[in-house]
Amino acid sequence: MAAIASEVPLPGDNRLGAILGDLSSKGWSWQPHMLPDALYHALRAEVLAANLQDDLAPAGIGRETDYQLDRTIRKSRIAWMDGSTPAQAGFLQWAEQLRQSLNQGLMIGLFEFEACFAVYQPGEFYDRHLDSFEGARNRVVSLVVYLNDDWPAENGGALVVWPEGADETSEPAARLLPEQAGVVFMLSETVPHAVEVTQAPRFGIAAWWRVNPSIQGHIDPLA
Ligand SMILES: O=C(O)CCC(=O)C(=O)O
Ligand SMILES: [Fe+2]
Repeated sequence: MAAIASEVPLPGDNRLGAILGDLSSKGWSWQPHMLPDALYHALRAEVLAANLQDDLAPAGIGRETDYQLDRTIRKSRIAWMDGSTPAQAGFLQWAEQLRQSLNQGLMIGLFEFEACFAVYQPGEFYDRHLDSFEGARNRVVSLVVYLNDDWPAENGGALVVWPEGADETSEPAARLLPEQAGVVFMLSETVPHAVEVTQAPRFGIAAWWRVNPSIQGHIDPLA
């Protein structure tokens, strides 16, 4: 199986510089139309097919060991990626190039990547949350990619991003529409965010890079 090939910005490219600068100065970065076209179309076709075939499961919240389905906090459906199609393999390669650039630029030792397709039907949402489960220090950088052809503002479904470490009373830093091939980077442990109720089916990918848990916890990193 050949992965769909694509280029990401190389170190020194303006876009990559902007992402690195945004992440270090404010903890998040919005990059309109960043996903390459061939990957966009192939991934969108897959998420549409998964949605039609009902190949998606209700999303949970909380730690994996303490998995909860709380439909008052999060209502959407997801399908984990395993890299078994050209589109998914291409996406994982694209993300791997980004991982290397982020590690070089930020010295943060991102290690593992996990990604899922996410579909929000009209009326669905995700309340304000952090992506890294408290105390676990596992997810370090979050990546969100939007797979919607058109997204008029009346559709709702905006991603609301708060400043790093903001409390419940702070004003949001941004309200981003899930526009075609747009990409969001966020520091998973410090940037609160929410998905407003959507009025139209909303397609995307939610993904995270983790640090190496054995090195983080100093448990036999060489074993
Ligand atoms: O789809 C989005 O805009 C963000 C989704 C999200 O916050 C998550 O899956 O953790
Ligand atoms: Fe999130």
